[in-house]
Amino acid sequence: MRDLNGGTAPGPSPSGAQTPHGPARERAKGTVGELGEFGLIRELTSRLTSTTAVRIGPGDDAAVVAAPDRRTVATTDVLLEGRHFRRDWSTAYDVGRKAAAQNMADIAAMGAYPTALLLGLVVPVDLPANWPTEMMDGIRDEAQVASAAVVGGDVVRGDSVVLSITALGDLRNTDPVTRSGAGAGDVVAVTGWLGWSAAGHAVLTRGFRSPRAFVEAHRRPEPPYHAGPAAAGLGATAMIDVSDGLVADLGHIAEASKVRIDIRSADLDVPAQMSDIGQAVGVDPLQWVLTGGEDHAIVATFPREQKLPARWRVIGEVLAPSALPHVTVDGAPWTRTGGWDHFSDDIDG
Ligand SMILES: Nc1ncnc2c1ncn2[C@@H]1O[C@H](COP(=O)(O)OP(=O)(O)OP(=O)(O)O)[C@@H](O)[C@H]1O
Ligand SMILES: Cc1ncc(C[n+]2csc(CCOP(=O)(O)O)c2C)c(N)n1
Ligand SMILES: [Mg+2]
Ligand SMILES: [Mg+2]
Ligand SMILES: [Mg+2]
Repeated sequence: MRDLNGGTAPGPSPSGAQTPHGPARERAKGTVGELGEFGLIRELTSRLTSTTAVRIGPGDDAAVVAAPDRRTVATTDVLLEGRHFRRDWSTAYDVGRKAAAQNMADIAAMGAYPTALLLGLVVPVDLPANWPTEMMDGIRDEAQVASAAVVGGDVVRGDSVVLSITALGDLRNTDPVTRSGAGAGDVVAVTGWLGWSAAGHAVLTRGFRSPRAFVEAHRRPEPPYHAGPAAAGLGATAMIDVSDGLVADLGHIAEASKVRIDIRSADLDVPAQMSDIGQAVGVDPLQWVLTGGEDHAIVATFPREQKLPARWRVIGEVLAPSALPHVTVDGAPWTRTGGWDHFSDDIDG
């Protein structure tokens, strides 16, 4: 039975100071523990900027965001220290940029414009307080790239750093582009980077910090947000952002659309510097381009007759389903892993 009068009152502690959960302990200087939950929330929210879509922002029980389209696009992605990022590889600011980017890429991949982000944050009590504040600066700045804003969140103490971001978006009166609309005869086209993050990851894993362009691509992806709604306007029949790997993510389109997709490897861009890294570490760089995730390129299928702007590269075609796997490369089954799977032992990570 609940005691509506408050139950048994806690007795005085020998040390004197009392919190609702027991005696106050000394917290290391400059840590989130020293700030406390509401001190941390104040530090985080004080750094945010707003947009005209935000009618009520952080500080109340929930935020209110304008949704001119009257449909809301919603997505969420979790980032866990050690699995998605390492604090000795990436700055807090970079982790914030990446977390916001990967969520807003999902909004763009529906053909929508990101409007608002919510941040669920788990941090250890001894984490230096400047880590979450710099991370928040990164989330805020990346949100600004896409004209979105952080409108709320939550902070909880835990054993490692976890960021759980929810992104909202607006379709602005276009139809969403799903994974299921590709038809035989369509072409497959991509815009953005492929394989750069994976090459950067390979470099970092081996203890190096250069070539910088690839390491930076791993730390801070640059999804082509504008390309999502642009593709919708160009009549894209299916679309996805490349988070896990091109083969794996095109597999989601092929499966949902009940078609086969063939990728032409000769039409994929393998920069000379990526080949140099591949040679140095003994990896075929085409594998990074075909199966590396986290660049958040946008890949879409279009009717063959649709003329595409220069920044889109046609890399394959949609075919009727056959006995072959959903995704083939140069007409042949891709026998290795197609990309990242959190529950597979087949990947280094
Ligand atoms: N725990 C879950 N509960 C409900 N739906 C889920 C859950 N996990 C994934 N989904 C849904 O399954 C679909 C595929 O999820 P997935 O995470 O692979 O997509 P994604 O976010 O585009 O990719 P990535 O996580 O690699 O960025 C999405 O629609 C997602 O919302
Ligand atoms: C420390 C460290 N080890 C490995 C990787 C590689 N990695 C992690 S998750 C993922 C796919 C996308 O994740 P999700 O599907 O959850 O969006 C990839 C390619 C990394 N970024 N950091
Ligand atoms: Mg996801
Ligand atoms: Mg996605
Ligand atoms: Mg994934």
